[in-house]
Amino acid sequence: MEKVSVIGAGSWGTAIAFVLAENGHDCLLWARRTEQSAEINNKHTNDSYLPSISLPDNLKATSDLEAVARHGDTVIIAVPTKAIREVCAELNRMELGLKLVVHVSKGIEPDSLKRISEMITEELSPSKMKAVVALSGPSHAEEVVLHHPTTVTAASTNIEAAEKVQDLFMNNYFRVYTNPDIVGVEIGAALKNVIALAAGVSDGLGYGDNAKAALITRGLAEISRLGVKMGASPLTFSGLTGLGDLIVTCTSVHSRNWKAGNLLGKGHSLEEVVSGMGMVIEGVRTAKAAHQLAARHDVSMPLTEALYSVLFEDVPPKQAVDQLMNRMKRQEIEDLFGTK
Ligand SMILES: NC(=O)c1ccc[n+]([C@@H]2O[C@H](COP(=O)([O-])OP(=O)(O)OC[C@H]3O[C@@H](n4cnc5c(N)ncnc54)[C@H](O)[C@@H]3O)[C@@H](O)[C@H]2O)c1
Ligand SMILES: O=P(O)(O)OC[C@H](O)CO
Repeated sequence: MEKVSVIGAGSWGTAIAFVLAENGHDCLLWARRTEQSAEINNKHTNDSYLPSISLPDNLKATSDLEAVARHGDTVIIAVPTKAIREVCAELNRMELGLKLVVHVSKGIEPDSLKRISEMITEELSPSKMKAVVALSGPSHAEEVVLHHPTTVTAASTNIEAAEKVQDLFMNNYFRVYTNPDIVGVEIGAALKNVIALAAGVSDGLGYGDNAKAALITRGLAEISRLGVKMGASPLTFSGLTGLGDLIVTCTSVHSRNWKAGNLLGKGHSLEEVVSGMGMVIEGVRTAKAAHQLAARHDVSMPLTEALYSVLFEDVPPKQAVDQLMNRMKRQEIEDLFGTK
C-alpha cells in the first residue's frame, strides 16, 4: 500500500481520495478550510460537496498544504483549472522530494492556451516532478462514491507513470486504462464541457433528443478537428476521454456544465448561473480558450462559437441555434478532419 496525497477536497478530489482509501492506500487529503478537514476526520463526511456519503475511516484530511504535499510519493492535484498555477507555485516553494504528479482537472487556460499538464510543467521545477499524468474520463463524483462502475484513462508520455496510476486506482468499480496521448486526453476533457453547456442550453430551450444527438456527434467532430491540429491522435477522441466524457457530461443530471447551460437556455443570466452553482463550471472559462484556439489553429468550431456568443456576446440562445442551423451546407465526413 502506498502513501498518496490529494490536493483539493471538492467533489472530485474527495471522490478520488475515497477510491484510494478504499483501495487501502494511506491517503491524505488537503481541504482549504479547517472546518472541512475537521468534518472529514471527525464525521467522515464532506457534506457541502458529497451530501449523505460516508467516507472511509482511513481517509484523513488536513488544511496544511505542505504536510499533504510531503506525505505521498504520488501527489494528485484536484482543483479547478484556474487554481492550478497558484497551487503548483505554492508546491514549488516547498522542500519536497521527487513526486509523481497526477492531475484530474478538465480545462484549458485562456490567453496562454496551455493544457493543464503544460501549466504544471511550467510551474513545478523538474527536481520536484518525476512525471505528469492526466487522469480523466466519464466520471461523476456522485456515482463513484456509490461504487457505480466507472472507467477512466491515465494519460502520460511516460507510460510507466501512467501504469503506476492505473495500479493505484484499479478496483472492482473503478477501471483505469492507459493512453500515451496526453494531448488528446486533455483536449477532449476540456472541450467536452463547452459542448455540455450547449447541450444544457438546448434542453433549456425545450429541444429534444435529436438536438442532443446532433450536439454530441458534431461536437465530437469539432473537438477532434482541433485536437488533431494540435497533435493529438484522432483515435483518442473515440475513447473514454472523448466520446465517453462527452456523452456523460451532455446527458447526466449530475453535470454542473449541463445544469449551467440548462439555466442559460431557460433565460437566466451567466452571472446568476455562476454565482448560484457553488461549484466550478469549467466550460465557461474553457469556452474562451476554445474560441481563441479555433482562431489560432484556423479550425471551424461552429458549436463552440455559438456557445461563446451566448456566454460572452449576449446573443440570445434561440438566435444562436437559428444561426447554426442556417449555416452553409456541408458534407459530413469530409468535414471531420478537414481544416475548415
Ligand atoms: N466533480 C466531478 O465529478 C469531476 C469529475 C472529473 C473531473 N472533475 C474536474 O476536477 C476539477 C475539480 O472539480 P471539483 O468537481 O472537485 O470542483 P469543486 O467546485 O467541487 O471543488 C473545487 C475544490 O478546489 C478548491 N479550490 C478552488 N479554488 C482554489 C484555489 N484558488 N486554490 C486552492 N484550492 C481551490 C475548492 O476549495 C474546492 O475544494 C475540475 O477541473 C473538474 O472539471 C470533476
Ligand atoms: O459536473 P461536470 O459538468 O463538471 O462534469 C464532471 C466530469 O467531468 C464528468 O466526467
